[in-house]
Amino acid sequence: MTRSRSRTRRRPPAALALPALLAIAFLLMPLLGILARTSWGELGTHLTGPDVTEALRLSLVVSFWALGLSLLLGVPLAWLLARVDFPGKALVRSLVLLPMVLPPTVGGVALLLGFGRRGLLGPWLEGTFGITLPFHTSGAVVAATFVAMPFLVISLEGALGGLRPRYEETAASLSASPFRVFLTVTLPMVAPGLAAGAALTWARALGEFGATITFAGNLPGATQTLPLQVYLLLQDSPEAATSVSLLLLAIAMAVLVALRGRWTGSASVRSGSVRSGSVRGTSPADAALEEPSTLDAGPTPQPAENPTSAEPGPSWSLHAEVTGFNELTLEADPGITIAVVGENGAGKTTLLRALLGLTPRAHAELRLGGLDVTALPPHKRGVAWVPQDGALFPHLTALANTAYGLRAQGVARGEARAAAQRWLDRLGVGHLAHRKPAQLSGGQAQRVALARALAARPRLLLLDEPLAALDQTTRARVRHTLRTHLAGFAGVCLIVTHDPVEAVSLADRVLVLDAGRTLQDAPPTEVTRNPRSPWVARMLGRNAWAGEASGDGLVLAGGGRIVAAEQLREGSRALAIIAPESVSVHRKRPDGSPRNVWSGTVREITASGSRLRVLIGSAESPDLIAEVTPQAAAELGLVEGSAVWSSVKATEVTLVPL
Ligand SMILES: Nc1ncnc2c1ncn2[C@@H]1O[C@H](COP(=O)(O)OP(=O)(O)OP(=O)(O)O)[C@@H](O)[C@H]1O
Repeated sequence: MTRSRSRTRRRPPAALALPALLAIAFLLMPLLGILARTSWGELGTHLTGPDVTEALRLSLVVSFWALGLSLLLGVPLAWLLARVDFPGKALVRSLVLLPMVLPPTVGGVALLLGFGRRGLLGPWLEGTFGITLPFHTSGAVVAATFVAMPFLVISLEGALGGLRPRYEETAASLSASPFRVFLTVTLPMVAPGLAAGAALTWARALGEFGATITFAGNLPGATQTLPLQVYLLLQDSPEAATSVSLLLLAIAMAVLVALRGRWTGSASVRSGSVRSGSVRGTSPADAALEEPSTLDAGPTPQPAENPTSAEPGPSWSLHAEVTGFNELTLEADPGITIAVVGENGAGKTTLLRALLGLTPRAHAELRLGGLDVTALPPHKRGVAWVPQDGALFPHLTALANTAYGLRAQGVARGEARAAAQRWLDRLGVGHLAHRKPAQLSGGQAQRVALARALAARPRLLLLDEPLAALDQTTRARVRHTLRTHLAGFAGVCLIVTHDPVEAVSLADRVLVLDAGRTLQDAPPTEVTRNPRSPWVARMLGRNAWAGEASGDGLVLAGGGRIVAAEQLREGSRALAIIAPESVSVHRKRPDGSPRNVWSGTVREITASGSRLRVLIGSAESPDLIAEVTPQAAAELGLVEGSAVWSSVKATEVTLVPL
């Protein structure tokens, strides 16, 4: 209410409103002309004459055939233009656009020269199939298709361009073949764009005149469609021409008004998302999932796994040699979870995409268990991917989403849905099985996405920041669920994360990437104790200062020095790691044993669980994080800007050679 009121209250600038109103008047005037000049009394007589009804029948036949042909040929063409890079693509796109800008009569001449009796293909068509297009209804269909199909291709290509490839890639990672992905994910998701394109195409075919009369002629009962009839009537009976024009106008308007929701591109998704009662298998998209599994070419079907079964299934180790942007070898036994961490741009996503076979930027020689999947396309690898936002298919219920992988592998519908329901139950979202993704919270959607990936029985599981979108409380809960379910997974799981808690608590190993290469690959305890880069140390909440070994410690890269109990070879590069809880904070310079004492200023105080983290800036050392109890902070009277002394015992400094 409030929004619509504020919308109506805002006055548009006159410089825009005036020409816009003029444009509306300009478009409206001819329509008003038809309405004003229609002889309403004779309308019935004009429209029921045999010539007019015959022309109307022909128009409908021709325009629907043209629409059908445009869908049959134009949908694949739009997909090709939107999804495949090939030489001469710009030229093909220009070719598609050409009939839109070509005068229709020129189009007709071109059709004659291409498909006419003396055209390039005409004699062959006549000789082989006995088809003569000119003066035949099929010629009118060809002419209408020629001028109308571009509308479908262009609007569908636009819709496909707006669809994030993540959904299609996820579907492929769930074993769906490219054709199945197209039918069950791409098409339903671009349905509004397709409907809009189809409406335009049909309307254009219905109104086609120039190319038809030039190519197919004006033969009553064969090629004389309504627009041609209007042209004839205009010379002999202008009133009848007006009535027929009104009829064409009414038909076109009716179609456009009926489809108006689709023009916004959101109608179907919107209606899908608010309908809570979208029941098992009743939505058209759900039905599309029940297509025969001949569409599939995924991994060999096995009986749908019962997630509660204690019987051991096959297990899959991982051996990957990655080249390209990433240069690394990765080995892991079944059941191992590896956290992949690294700075922005370190190559985490590229590594996952290489394992999926989805990027030309890196190539993975990939062996899962005893199976070399290197040469297999993404949908045959058995590598399931859960992207950051889950990428649940918005047109499918949680149940249909979860059953997607099994259906793609050819598992029977009932069996797939039963297994999907068990997975959803197991992840605590079974009661939401019939909801669409838009009706799920972030945490629920993440669980469904995980259920969907696990239900597809992958040999390798890739999770891209699975908890990033969740708030802290939900994150802790979902992390717990995730840990429980990963424990039962019989393959290797890679989790990309920026969250140290996630890395340490979920993973058996932490793989630290730097510029696409392995900087460290070790258990969390080892990485926490001896992080091999300042970035990892800081990510794990440690202070990390880089420097060069000299005497009893390190000469720091940014100036200053730190004393450590352990010694390294003089001149070697190393990191000095200091746990925040090992840093003491004082208001006066401390006496006694600590060898490392710096003066500084409190820059920031933040809460970290039940303790406080104090960031201390100093002219004598790099920034230092200290962890203190709230009670100690209160006793010291710490506030931002307080002048303090910080100290660290030499025995609390760990030196990690670089
Ligand atoms: N399609 C692409 N074409 C060219 N360079 C790319 C492409 N995608 C990524 N890159 C580059 O490759 C490098 C690795 O990118 P990647 O997305 O794998 O990093 P990341 O570790 O996942 O980063 P983030 O933490 O920001 O997600 C970056 O330098 C990035 O700019």
